[in-house]
Amino acid sequence: MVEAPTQAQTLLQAQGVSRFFGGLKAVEDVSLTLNRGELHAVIGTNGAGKSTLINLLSGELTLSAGAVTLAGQDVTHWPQPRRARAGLGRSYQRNTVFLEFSVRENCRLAAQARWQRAWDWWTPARQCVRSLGAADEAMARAGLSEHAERIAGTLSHGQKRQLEIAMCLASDPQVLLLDEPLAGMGAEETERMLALLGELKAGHAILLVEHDMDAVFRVADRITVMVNGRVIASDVPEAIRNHPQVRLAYLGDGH
Ligand SMILES: Nc1ncnc2c1ncn2[C@@H]1O[C@H](COP(=O)(O)OP(=O)(O)OP(=O)(O)O)[C@@H](O)[C@H]1O
Repeated sequence: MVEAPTQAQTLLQAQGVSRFFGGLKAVEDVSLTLNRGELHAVIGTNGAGKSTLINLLSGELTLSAGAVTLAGQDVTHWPQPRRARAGLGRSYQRNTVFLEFSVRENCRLAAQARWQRAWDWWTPARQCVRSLGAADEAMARAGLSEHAERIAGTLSHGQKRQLEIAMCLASDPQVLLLDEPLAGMGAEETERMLALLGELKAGHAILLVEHDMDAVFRVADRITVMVNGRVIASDVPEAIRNHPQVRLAYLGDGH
């Protein structure tokens, strides 16, 4: 399923992306486009291939077939760090925060991955002004400035997920691949995260993998539905809500 080109600025494009684990087709022939200013959600039942798809786009897994372009450049064979430096940021399902470090230190470490020069290993990290600036800006964007000096382990679950987004932002990405950022959140934390995603959308292309359907239908501009590794539908939320195959395979009656 190849999408028609749009006027919007396309930042990431997957074409016929597949990943096989032995005989298991975890992701098969998936094509999707991420445009700046849009939030594109990917939904599907457990094991549908959503996390594998994110790993293929981020470069953590190699493709069995297909191609990925980032801002028009073919990055299919680029490893994850190179894609990250080119503007592709991601968050993980599992918590990747260093719990014994402060919020600012976590963000600075994330920023360093992009801003500190690899050969400049003798420069103390504290002196890396650019990393510190990027860390402070990321904390501000994620609404965490007032918690900058707090030890990450003392944050609430929702704040830790916010910190993960801040760490992602610290590397100054154009594209954000977010794997279940709402998992385990209460109602208030969910609202805060949805507001943050709404703000981030303006300057980024966002891919959101999420099980919270109410949240997805509220924030997504486009929804792609996966079943058994394949895309069965990709459209605007209203069309997905009324799509017979999606209702049958995933949403169930009465949604
Ligand atoms: N490294 C791997 N080796 C073998 N099989 C894998 C590997 N990673 C994922 N799979 C399989 O690929 C399929 C898709 O898994 P994936 O984690 O991408 O699904 P998902 O849609 O993200 O599920 P969930 O919503 O539960 O996170 C599953 O059957 C899974 O068991």
